[in-house]
Amino acid sequence: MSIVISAMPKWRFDASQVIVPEDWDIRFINPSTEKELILACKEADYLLVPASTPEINANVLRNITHIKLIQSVGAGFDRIDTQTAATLKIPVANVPGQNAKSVAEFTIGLMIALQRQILVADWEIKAGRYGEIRKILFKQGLNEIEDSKIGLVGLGSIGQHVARILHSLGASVSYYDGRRQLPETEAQLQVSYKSLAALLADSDIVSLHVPLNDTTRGLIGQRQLELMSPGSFLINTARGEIVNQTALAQMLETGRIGGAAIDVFTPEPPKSENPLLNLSPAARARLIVTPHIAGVTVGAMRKMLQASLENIARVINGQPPANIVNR
Ligand SMILES: NC(=O)C1=CN([C@@H]2O[C@H](COP(=O)(O)OP(=O)(O)OC[C@H]3O[C@@H](n4cnc5c(N)ncnc54)[C@H](OP(=O)(O)O)[C@@H]3O)[C@@H](O)[C@H]2O)C=CC1
Ligand SMILES: O=C(O)C(=O)CO
Repeated sequence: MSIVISAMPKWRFDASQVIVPEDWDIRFINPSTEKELILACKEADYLLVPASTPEINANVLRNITHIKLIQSVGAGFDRIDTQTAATLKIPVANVPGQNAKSVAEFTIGLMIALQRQILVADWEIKAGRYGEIRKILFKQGLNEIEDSKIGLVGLGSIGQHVARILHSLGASVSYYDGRRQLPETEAQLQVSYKSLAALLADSDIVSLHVPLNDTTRGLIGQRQLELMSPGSFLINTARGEIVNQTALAQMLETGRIGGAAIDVFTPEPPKSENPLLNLSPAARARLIVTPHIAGVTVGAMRKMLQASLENIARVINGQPPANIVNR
């Protein structure tokens, strides 16, 4: 009998969609403290965690060194102290790329919603201002994606899918991918490399697709927001900590940033005092917020869960796990 502790809640674990071996004992937990998490792991061999919570810090790891695999059911693994896990020889794995198409589609939806003011139109009509908003939007001069310059920060699984869809829509796409240029991918996707500063200054829409790590925490701060083209849009479906929320709120207030779509917050769920949730009505109309659902589709959830369970099965069967992120 293999005991798997799932911090992935039962309501997100659709057993009818995946194959779970009969001799596995999957125990669902919803720990509110480190102590609870450690205690729950005492008898377990494997730990299954969603990509965004709970935090698996050094203290937790030191108390669960018997765990044979920590499996993130997602692309991200930033809530896990992977370095300490490596020192303690606890492998951590993710399921890369499985929700990339879902995030990419959602991102394109946000791009069009921001550029065409879809949510603003919806609010105004429901508030009885059909004629007024129709006139305003006619006069505003809304753009097609084809006429837009789009900057992607991060050209991994998600960034590449976004670029592929944008190419079919005729957009002009540039990217910044940190340490390196990707000549083959550039040719395939017809995207051009820019420095971060140039990308921010030249894009009508900037969309973030980098993992949260030491190089990306605070990557889009006050200075970078000021570099963005006046009236341009920012989309963050990556992680909240990559963007300075206070600076973004200020830029939305002044209208210097034309609009933003935010799927991820610091922390999650956001606190009531979060500056992005306390904007003036005018600035609020420039902001679309969603509850970390860019990757949430039935297909993506099924693929991520299945790949995660298969990875645990590999270890049970004496094979090394796939997609280890902390060698
Ligand atoms: N909102 C949601 O529901 C979801 C959010 N996400 C978030 O999106 C992130 C990206 O996912 P995915 O595309 O699958 O991940 P990938 O690892 O495939 O791609 C990330 C890319 O970002 C690059 N990168 C790393 N550091 C930097 C940097 N400092 N500056 C610029 N580029 C950098 C990586 O380069 P290199 O390979 O060289 O490190 C890589 O090309 C996830 O880590 C997760 O946080 C993911 C899924 C769902
Ligand atoms: O896969 C990820 O990293 C996610 O954030 C899914 O919610």
